[in-house]
Amino acid sequence: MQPSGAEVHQRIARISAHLYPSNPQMGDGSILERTNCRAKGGAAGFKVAILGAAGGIGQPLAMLMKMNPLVSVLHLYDVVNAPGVTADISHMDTGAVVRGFLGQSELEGALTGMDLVIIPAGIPRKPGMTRDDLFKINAGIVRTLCEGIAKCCPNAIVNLISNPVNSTVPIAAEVFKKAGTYDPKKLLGVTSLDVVRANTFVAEVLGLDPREVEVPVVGGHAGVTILPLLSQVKPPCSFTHEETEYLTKRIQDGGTEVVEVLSTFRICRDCI
Ligand SMILES: NC(=O)c1ccc[n+]([C@@H]2O[C@H](COP(=O)([O-])OP(=O)(O)OC[C@H]3O[C@@H](n4cnc5c(N)ncnc54)[C@H](O)[C@@H]3O)[C@@H](O)[C@H]2O)c1
Ligand SMILES: O=C(O)C[C@H](O)C(=O)O
Repeated sequence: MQPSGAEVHQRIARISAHLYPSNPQMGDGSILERTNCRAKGGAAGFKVAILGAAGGIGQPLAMLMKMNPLVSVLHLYDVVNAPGVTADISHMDTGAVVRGFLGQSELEGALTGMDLVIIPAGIPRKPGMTRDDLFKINAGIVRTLCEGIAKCCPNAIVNLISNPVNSTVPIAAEVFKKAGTYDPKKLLGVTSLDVVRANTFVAEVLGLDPREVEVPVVGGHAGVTILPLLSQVKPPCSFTHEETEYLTKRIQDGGTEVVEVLSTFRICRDCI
């Protein structure tokens, strides 16, 4: 049986909705209810928003989330380029339904109903900067985004990537305390990069596969606040004084190592 005109219209609206986030058909009580937004396998999954989705971290993160079978809905929010990134990511043949949201006026739409909000929004360092140099700008961005979370998805888990993580997490905590929505178990700063680096660099020194090495790292995510516990490495091992010095410094300065090279690459690319 041929679908009716109304059904066809409904299908087209649904397929293209991610490209037009302000489309009134995406509002509450419309054709595109949240309950329709399921992984195509049918099971309801996590509803995830990425704030800052068009950036250097946001784009690959959006791809990884779209590949994750536990994610059923993926909202991509940014103040620039959100529609383009959304169109690109939405072409992936995985289950999650992808929608884009552009600019402050669409923040509430991006956040409503989310289970997990991941925040890489804000400026990154340039060579010579510390993460603390980002504070002035990123603190304001994180505060505004967290006010939106407290209002629109107060029970969501919040993963903060924006630097300086040592400071953006306490800012988020204060916003949530003020709103009466603070749950310390649901607010996390992303510092796993320090563990990844520690595993890699220690494996290099030991001549092992990094997948076989586990280095606990405690503290914060900036310079000397990053504390690799080299006495607790698995498999058990020992290091010379020189190796300990080298590894501690390399792990603590891992971000700076990348920022220097990335920036050189960006300058070279811009010159071409
Ligand atoms: N915690 C970590 O392990 C870790 C790792 C890498 C980067 N970072 C941090 O993540 C942040 C982003 O890095 P990047 O390389 O993706 O930078 P980027 O400049 O490539 O991307 C940042 C994105 O944030 C967007 N943005 C700016 N203001 C916004 C706002 N008010 N609302 C929503 N989006 C906004 C920008 O438009 C841009 O698309 C930086 O602060 C960086 O230091 C943290
Ligand atoms: O170092 C940075 O500025 C980015 C990030 O925190 C990192 O560790 O790579």
